[in-house]
Parts: sequence; structure tokens; C-alpha cells
Amino acid sequence: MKNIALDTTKAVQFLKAGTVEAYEPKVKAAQEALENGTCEGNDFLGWLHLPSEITEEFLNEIQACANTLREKCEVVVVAGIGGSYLGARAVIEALGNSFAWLVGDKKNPTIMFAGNNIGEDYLAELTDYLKGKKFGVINISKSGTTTETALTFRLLKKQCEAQRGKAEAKDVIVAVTDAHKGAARAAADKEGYKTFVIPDNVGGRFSVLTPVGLLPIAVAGFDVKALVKGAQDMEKACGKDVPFAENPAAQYAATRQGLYTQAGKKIEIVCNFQPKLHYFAEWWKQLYGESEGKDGKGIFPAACDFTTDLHSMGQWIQQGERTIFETVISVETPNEKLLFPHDEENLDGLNFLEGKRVDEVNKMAELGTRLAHVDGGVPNMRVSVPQLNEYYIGQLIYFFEKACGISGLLEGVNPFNQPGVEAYKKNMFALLNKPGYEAESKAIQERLAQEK
Ligand SMILES: O=P(O)(O)OC[C@H]1O[C@](O)(CO)[C@@H](O)[C@@H]1O
Repeated sequence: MKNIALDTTKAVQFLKAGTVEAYEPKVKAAQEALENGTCEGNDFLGWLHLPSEITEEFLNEIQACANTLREKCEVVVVAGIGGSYLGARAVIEALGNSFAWLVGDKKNPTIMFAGNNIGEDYLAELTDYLKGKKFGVINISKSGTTTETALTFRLLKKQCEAQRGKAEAKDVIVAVTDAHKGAARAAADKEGYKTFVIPDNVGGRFSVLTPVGLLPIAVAGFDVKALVKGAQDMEKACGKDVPFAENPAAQYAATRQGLYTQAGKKIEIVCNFQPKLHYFAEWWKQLYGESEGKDGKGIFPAACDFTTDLHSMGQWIQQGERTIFETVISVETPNEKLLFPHDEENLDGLNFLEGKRVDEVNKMAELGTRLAHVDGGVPNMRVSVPQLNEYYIGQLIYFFEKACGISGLLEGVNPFNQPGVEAYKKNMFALLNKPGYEAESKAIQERLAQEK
């Protein structure tokens, strides 16, 4: 089976000859530091060989739990934020029907996502929708204390117990959290929920191949064994002993760092031409943004859905400030088949396309866009994916994870921590007068008074 493939030809043309090749020694050193655990953030390297460490027995345990939720629930709410939900949503939406929540397929429970915002209307409408529904909850939080998820879980636990009784609710609430600490772990142990552990040495944004992603993906009815197999094969293809020129993760990492440091490209836009990949880009944004946005540095991760956003962001991309580059995720063959229809009137003049597959039009739009943007000064990389299925999504996940680790080390930051995320939380707790934040509350109120 062929692998996903990276084409950097329309990006390196914006760099002096040899720029990417010059990264080889640093990439080698980064790969060795990852393997030997000698890099910054070395307490969070559990993702590096996670795919090859996943056992059949473990996947069977995941599937058994998923089957219980599938049997007992018509709706399963995945409560989590950031890395505790984006990977699951990325995979489920990449593989599922575009209108899954409407087609009412009786084979699989409806999967809903919550705990990823503090929207009162969102949560009110969610709980209202769940009234009378046989629903379950997968409560996902590595820290077990994230406010958004904890608030949502409070609401859902109460409603699930009220609607199904405490005993039955216990069987349809699963926690995916720390082995020992945090409120999610405490609640699960007190209530007797089934739990899965997020390994201490796997950070949230790298956790999609742990139960964080695997359980919701299995509940949704997708093949986690194929997903893991794809990741395992890409783990091999991006291994530290794979020659630099043949290592896709190394090439992507070096090229993007070269564009950032040598060509002044500060923003990377991940683009797809398949709407189902929207959330895959959202997962990618956290992976790269939280790994590289440090010390006043880092490529800003952005995302566009094409051709949709060519009608909104196309102007900026074509003629705005030349500080951007694009990475296009291109799916070679759609899973469905639809031909361009004939029209008697031909008022739109499109009968010349009749009989063609719709994807042929999409591919010409993709090629035309690539040429236009390169001509406009936007370097373009392309990741071609043979098909949107579990296996190739697994390859994509590991490819971007491995490249992220290498790229962050090339940038000279710790790719595996996220100290910056605590700032808003501290201010929020101070403003809410959370117990234990008395000094912070006083300080922030004084600051606000001065700013009036
Ligand atoms: O799984 P947790 O601990 O709830 O964290 C959720 C997300 O919040 C962050 O910690 C940022 O606040 C992310 O790194 C993480 O993926």
C-alpha cells in the first residue's frame, strides 16, 4: 500500500538552493534527541513510539467499551477541549457522513461534542436536545480540572443520572483522564465509572492515538485498528534512520523552518479541498500552535477550507502581505462517485463539464489555485492522501506529529509544554473570585479600576 506523499517542489523554489538540505544535521540531531529523550520536554515523548506500542489486547479493550456505549446509547457526548477532543472530532468528521447528525443512521450512535466552550446557549440547547434521549458521556480531560469540560460534565452527569438512574448512568459514563489525579479521576473512582488512562508522558495535543481519540472514534463506528496501522506505518516511514531526503516528516519540518527563517514566511495556512477535513486542520492548528508559539517566535498556524474560502480569503492570500505559505492536504480519490449533470437550458454554460466526475472539477480548481498562489508569491507544499479512510488518517496524524516534534526542536523551543495557556485561566479565576485567588482578584480589580 502506498503512503501519503509530500511535495515541496513549489515551496523550495522560494528558498536559496540548499536551504532545506542544510537542515540535515540539525534534523538528525533533533531525531536523536527525541529518540534518546535528551531534548527539552523529554517528559512528554510518549507519543513518539506510541503507535508501535499499541497492542491488539488494548484495542480490544477499547472496542469492548465502545460496544457497550453503542449498545446502550443513541447519543454519546464527547466532553473535552483542545487535545481532549480535536483529534477525535478530526477523525470522526473526516470519515463520517457530511450530514451524519441528520441521516439518522441507526447503526451508530450520534456523536456530539461539548466541553469545548462556555457558551450558555450552546450548553442549554445541548441539554435540551438530550432530554428524553438515551445518552452516554465520554468525559475526557488529562488534567481533570479544565473548567470548560468540568462545567459540561457537571451538567451531563446530573442529567444522565436523572434520565437513566444512577445505576444505569454509571454504565454509560466513561472517563479518560489521569491515572491518579484530578477531579475527573476522583469522580470516576467515586462513582465506579469505566476509565481509561491518558499516559503522563503524552501531552494533550499528541494524544489522539491514546483512548482520548480511540474510544470516541470506535464508538462512532470506525476501525481503530486500521487507524493505528496507518500511524505505525508512518512511524516507520519517518523513523530516525530513514535518509533525510526520503523522510517526509524531516522534509516538511525543514522546509517550513526554512520558509520561516530564510523567506520571512510567518503564517502557514493548512488548506483542504474536502470539507470533511475542516476539523483535521483544527487539530493541526493546536498541534503546531501550542508546540511552536513560544519565546516570541513560531509560525502562526491558520487553516482554510477550499474552494469555499477562496471566495472569502482568496483575495488576501493572492495579494496580501507576502508572509504566508500553504500546505495543501489533497485527497486523491473521493469515496463517493457523482457525475456533473447535463442541463437542457445550459444557462450557466457548464454543459462542457457534463459527465465528468465532480472531483475532476475539484482537482482542476486545486491545481489552478496552487499555480495562482505560487505565481502570487505564496510557497506551496502538498500532502497527497490516496483516500480518506482510517488507515491514511492514521498516517497523516503521525506524519504531522513527528514533523511537529522535529520542527519545534529546529525552532529552538520546547515543543511539548504549553506554559502560555495558564494566563487566561488565572485571570478568569481571579475575576470569578475563585477561592485561593484572593490576591489575584484584588490585583485584577485594581487594574481594571485604573484602566477605566
Ligand atoms: O485534557 P485537559 O487537561 O482537560 O486539557 C485540555 C487542553 O487544554 C490545554 O491544556 C490548554 O489549556 C491543552 O494543552 C489541552 O489539550
